[in-house]
Amino acid sequence: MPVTGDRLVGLLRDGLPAGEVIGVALSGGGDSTALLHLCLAAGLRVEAVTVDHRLRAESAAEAAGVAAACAALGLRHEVRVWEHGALAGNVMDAARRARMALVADWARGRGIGCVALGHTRDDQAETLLMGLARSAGLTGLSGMRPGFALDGVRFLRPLLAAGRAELRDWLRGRGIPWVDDPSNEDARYQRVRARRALTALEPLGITAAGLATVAGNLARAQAALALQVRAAGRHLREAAGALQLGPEFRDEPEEIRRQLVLAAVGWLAGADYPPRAADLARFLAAMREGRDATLAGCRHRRGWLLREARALRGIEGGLWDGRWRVTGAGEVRALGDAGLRLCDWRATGLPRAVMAVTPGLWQGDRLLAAPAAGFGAATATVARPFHLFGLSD
Ligand SMILES: Nc1ncnc2c1ncn2[C@@H]1O[C@H](COP(=O)(O)OP(=O)(O)OP(=O)(O)O)[C@@H](O)[C@H]1O
Repeated sequence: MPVTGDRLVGLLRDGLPAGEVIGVALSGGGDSTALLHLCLAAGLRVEAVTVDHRLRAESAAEAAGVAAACAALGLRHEVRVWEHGALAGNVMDAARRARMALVADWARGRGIGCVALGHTRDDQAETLLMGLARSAGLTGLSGMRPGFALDGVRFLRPLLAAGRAELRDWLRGRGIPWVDDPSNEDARYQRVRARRALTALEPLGITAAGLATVAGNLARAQAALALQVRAAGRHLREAAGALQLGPEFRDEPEEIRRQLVLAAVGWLAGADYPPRAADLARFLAAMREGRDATLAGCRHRRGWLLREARALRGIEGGLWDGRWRVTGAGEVRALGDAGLRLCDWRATGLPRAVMAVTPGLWQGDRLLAAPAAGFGAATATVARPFHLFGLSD
């Protein structure tokens, strides 16, 4: 069904909370310019932010142009600059992460709880194609979520049911200009190639709208599966920051075991990216056969999933290894073999390997406390228990 102007405005009314100021992430491109003007047409109160990525010579002038357009509308607008040195690796991914952090920081500073992004069903279709290209599983093929939280800010995508062309038609009909980012035509980027492939798929009846529907179907299937994964989480018993696999674990369907282990690895190691599918498959096979194996800073050993000793980090953001809240005097380091020799860890009934990667409080070579072993005056708890971690979506 074509999306008419009224329906577009309706998407905004349905998709964004009324009665609070909405932050609009405004690149100045067609999608987010339409987002801004549709918000205004829907009677929402908005402020806007533009991130200048400093990746192209013209970016500062373009951001200034967006600022001028907002000023002409009487809207409060800010430009946030991504300060970076020389970049290597996946620049687009780094830019996206930096952008989201800058936008979230802006929103918090302005007391704005909800920020709208201009993703459309075309973005959704391209995301699905890109997932196919990396042979993704259900989660990777479920498309972008309509909303998510980051750094205490709620991000919403109210235009996921709208087409890019329809948004541009709506803008043209009102004489509202926008600026196309030249990198949207740069075939070095996979997203641009995915967009072009969509045109090639049309004779087969595969359209952006159809693919967005498929992504929605898969997202519903994944949401149902997530409930099963969460329920199966009871087969993993948390103790001393590790997880013991109950005997029922091996009877769970393969996909449920796979998603549970993925969640367990995320909880143990807190990595930004999930492990590669082939590495995860190898790890799962080892678990099934009862063999020791490692994956992304984690380890399987005799029916336990635990942190790999050599992957342990120091204190970050107040937490040891990114997840332990430790109180007490002394330097926090893993117990390791040396620490185990200095306390009575056997009384815990837990395996030696599990206890070795729990925190100890040290003064030089002197062990002051080993909280997980009940030795000394200190406490250590994992900040977020496993049953609350990553199993809900
Ligand atoms: N430089 C930026 N500053 C602020 N928000 C941005 C910026 N770039 C992207 N966004 C936000 O993220 C959304 C998706 O980004 P993406 O790069 O996929 O944009 P796009 O599809 O080119 O959209 P647009 O046509 O609005 O640029 C945009 O619609 C916008 O809300």
